[in-house]
Amino acid sequence: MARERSMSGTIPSMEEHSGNAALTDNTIIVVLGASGDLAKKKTFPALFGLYKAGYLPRGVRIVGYARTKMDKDEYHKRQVSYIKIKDDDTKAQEQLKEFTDASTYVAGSYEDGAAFDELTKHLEEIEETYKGGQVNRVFYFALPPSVFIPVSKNLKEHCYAKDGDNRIIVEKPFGKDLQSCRELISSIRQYWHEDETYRIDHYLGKEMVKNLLVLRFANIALSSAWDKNSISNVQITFKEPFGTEGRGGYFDEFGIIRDILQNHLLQVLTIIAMERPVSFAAEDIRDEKVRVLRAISPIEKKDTLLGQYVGANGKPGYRDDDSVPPQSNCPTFAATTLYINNPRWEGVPFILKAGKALNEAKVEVRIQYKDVTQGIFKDISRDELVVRIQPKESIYLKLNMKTPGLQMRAFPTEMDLTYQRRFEATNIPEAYESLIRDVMRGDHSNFVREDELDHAWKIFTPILHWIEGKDGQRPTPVSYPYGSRGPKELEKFVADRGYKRTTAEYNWPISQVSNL
Ligand SMILES: NC(=O)C1=CN([C@@H]2O[C@H](COP(=O)(O)OP(=O)(O)OC[C@H]3O[C@@H](n4cnc5c(N)ncnc54)[C@H](OP(=O)(O)O)[C@@H]3O)[C@@H](O)[C@H]2O)C=CC1
Ligand SMILES: O=C1O[C@H](COP(=O)(O)O)[C@@H](O)[C@H](O)[C@H]1O
Repeated sequence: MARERSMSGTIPSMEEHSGNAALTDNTIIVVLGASGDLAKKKTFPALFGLYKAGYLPRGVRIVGYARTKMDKDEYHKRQVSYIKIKDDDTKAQEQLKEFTDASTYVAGSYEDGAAFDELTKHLEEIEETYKGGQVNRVFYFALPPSVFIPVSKNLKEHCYAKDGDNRIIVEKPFGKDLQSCRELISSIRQYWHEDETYRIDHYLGKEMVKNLLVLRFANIALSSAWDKNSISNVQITFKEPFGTEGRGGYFDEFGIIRDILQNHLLQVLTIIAMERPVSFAAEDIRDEKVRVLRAISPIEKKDTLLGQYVGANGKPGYRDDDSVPPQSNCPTFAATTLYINNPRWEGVPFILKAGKALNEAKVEVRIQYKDVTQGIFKDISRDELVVRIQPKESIYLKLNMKTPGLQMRAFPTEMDLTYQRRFEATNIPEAYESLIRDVMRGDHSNFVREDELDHAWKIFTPILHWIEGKDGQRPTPVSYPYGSRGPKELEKFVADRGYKRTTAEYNWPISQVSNL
């Protein structure tokens, strides 16, 4: 049974965790799909970051596995290609050498049991060097979902450690709709227990997303105005300044809703909207998130705005990519509105919006409060609490203040908590570092549970089927130019859902305000 956990100023100690035990020794991490993009860009840099900080089990070994044949040097070159170390940091350079010395590679297929026997032979050779005790194996699926099922089966049948802990880390996407998700889950469940399964949504490892629980529940000043009585609308926004170049093949099959909204943004929404958990234990947190998801009705067509970028400013349009079908209707931008049918949030629109090839890189939550009673005030801006998830992590609260001077005039300003300034020289870990560390600690709180997925797909499956023409005619996304703010229809879309723009005179960080 999960023991209750609480947080007292510092991160809870390992002893406070339950469910899976912490892995402290004799552990091999096997990265499947080690030749791929995710492994190179995220998994290996995160593993090195943890290794450097002493957060991996003592004597850890890292084994890459994929079909591509590579010798040791080629593999190590790939493995370190995204790891950044300063030229004068000799300690980190030595640590990187230790890290690659602890890393080996086995080539083999994903379907063939005999290839997994070869992998096991290699693991056993390593384990012979461990001094007694149980041996643990952690399998990271840096793989396309098309091979999740055979890999789950082969790992269980050929590579499962009999005396020790086994864990799998599975990447998104977890299916394409409700039915395929259920099929995927039940197939993997034949071989792996929920306890052994860590489904990554890397947004749950981002510092500002993890901070939401503290922001909400450790601050009475905020928590007492956190409901439909005070809040008008909530926007959760993801903007990327680049298109799907080079990933068109994957993206066209999935689209922006499956890529970002159904998982990353919906996870953020659940934490913004959930009730206070009884403890920080994984099941207490996830129970509360599921309660929120269960109260959300499927998204309606009328609450959806779809866009697709076209070439502009010398940049190619979505359909200009060779790997994208020339007539593709796949949305690269989507805004959807969700309503949570519970007493706290009834009637408050939660607008999730995400787009590729926009004017900037930004992920943020914007909570807009209702108008103050007019009378002594007229046309003053609404308060807003903004949580900037990335880049430049920050939280700012936009509040009206009297402009300095002899006149009595209210003007929007902000209380600004920019992390770089407030926590100078503090390292903010990468999301994948934080999550892989959680796997080692046996902490499931920041991983997605089966029932969360089921409810998340119930919310999105009807509009996804509509977009894909399963109910008849496909909707045509509106066009927006590469590098723009998104479809021009967006302004009206958010205004229709209650969002009021701050006065045009407001400018961050300095406003020139007339006070005459
Ligand atoms: N890349 C990213 O930034 C992110 C990726 N993800 C998720 O991580 C997982 C891996 O993504 P990514 O690394 O980009 O994917 P890749 O396309 O790079 O695939 C990873 C490896 O899997 C093998 N592979 C590729 N296609 C197939 C296929 N059709 N059948 C069998 N094996 C194949 C290849 O290895 P080999 O041929 O050598 O066996 C490849 O190196 C996916 O689930 C993705 O959704 C999640 C968040 C971000
Ligand atoms: O899961 C994904 O996330 C990335 C964005 O991740 P971030 O940590 O850089 O915000 C996105 O580019 C990709 O399309 C998607 O699959």
